[in-house]
Amino acid sequence: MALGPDLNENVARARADLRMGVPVALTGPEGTLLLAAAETLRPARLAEILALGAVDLALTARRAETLKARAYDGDLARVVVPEGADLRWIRDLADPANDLDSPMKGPLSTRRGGPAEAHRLAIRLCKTARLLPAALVVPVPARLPAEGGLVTLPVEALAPLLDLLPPLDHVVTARVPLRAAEQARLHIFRPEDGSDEHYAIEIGRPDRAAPVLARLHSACFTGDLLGSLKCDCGPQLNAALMQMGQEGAGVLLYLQQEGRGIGLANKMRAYALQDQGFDTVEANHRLGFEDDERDFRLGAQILQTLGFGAVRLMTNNPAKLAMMESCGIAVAERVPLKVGETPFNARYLAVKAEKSGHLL
Ligand SMILES: Nc1nc2c(ncn2[C@@H]2O[C@H](COP(=O)(O)OP(=O)(O)OP(=O)(O)O)[C@@H](O)[C@H]2O)c(=O)[nH]1
Ligand SMILES: [Zn+2]
Repeated sequence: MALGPDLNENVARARADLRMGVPVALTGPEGTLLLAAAETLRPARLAEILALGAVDLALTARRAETLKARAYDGDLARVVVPEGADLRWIRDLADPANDLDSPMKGPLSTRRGGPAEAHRLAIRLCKTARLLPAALVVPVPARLPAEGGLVTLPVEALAPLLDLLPPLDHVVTARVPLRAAEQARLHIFRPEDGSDEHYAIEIGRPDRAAPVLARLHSACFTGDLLGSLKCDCGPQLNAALMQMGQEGAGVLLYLQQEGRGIGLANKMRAYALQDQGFDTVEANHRLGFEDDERDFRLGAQILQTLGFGAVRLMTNNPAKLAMMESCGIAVAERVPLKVGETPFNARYLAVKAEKSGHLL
């Protein structure tokens, strides 16, 4: 076995580097390109990148729409970074925090034609690093010496890898008596791509041959831990465990998909935009994200690993039902979970029903 990192491990390194502000190299048919996350870029690195040649800022079509920039590549736009652009200019395009104070950022020139695959991968890497989906991309001239120690990823192998769910290791299981159920065990699952661990809380000893009462709960630091009134997550978490405790059996997956998969920092950016008057879906779009960036295949994978093939799913979200079925987990019943409505989250819940199809 080779001692050095394989592609999966190099992707994990790339993610960590982008979070630190270190560029990553992509190699492909078009030569080598450097990419760097707009959010974590520092001035000295920006100067080095600008010195390399024609730099693009890759943005999602969602973000481009707010900026009135033409997205010629479907889901993304390649904005030409003008000579003399500084970090402030780049950050303002990436981050909508100051959109209302300085609405006119353009006119922005965007590229049309030519390859955009590296730009697309740059955005995907930023998203998986839980950063703003905005990256500088610049071709590296052939005459440059080897990119001193930068993680290098092959374009062609990267896209299919990012489509796959990483294998999950079932690390450990231990008993944790809960207020809701004394007979409870916590399972820890660790993805092999270095991303966050996910948890399963098994209540009692559910019969693997029958549909299990189940909940796929996405992490919500503000709701689950702080008791935030802006969402219904904390009450849903407690109600689900209580019902499993009362029935004596169930499984709750606690998935590290904070902020519908955009991470806590971006969720707080979305909250700041909501303070400016945008709703939960509009805020995600202004940041450059889709309404929901979660991958529910993960939940199906954990259920299957634990030996469950059918569920009575506690949810109001039709996307969760559809994804379970398409991943081979039979949904025998939907169990509604309507708790925790407050004056602070009534609008949020109404928007989820109107725009995301949540069942009432
Ligand atoms: N981006 C974003 N995420 C939010 C916001 N409010 C809550 N969240 C996140 O949304 C997720 C809520 O997840 P779930 O409880 O699974 O909710 P759901 O998709 O509505 O489905 P059910 O609760 O099963 O009906 C958590 O990850 C929260 O952190 C918000 O305004 N913006
Ligand atoms: Zn929440």
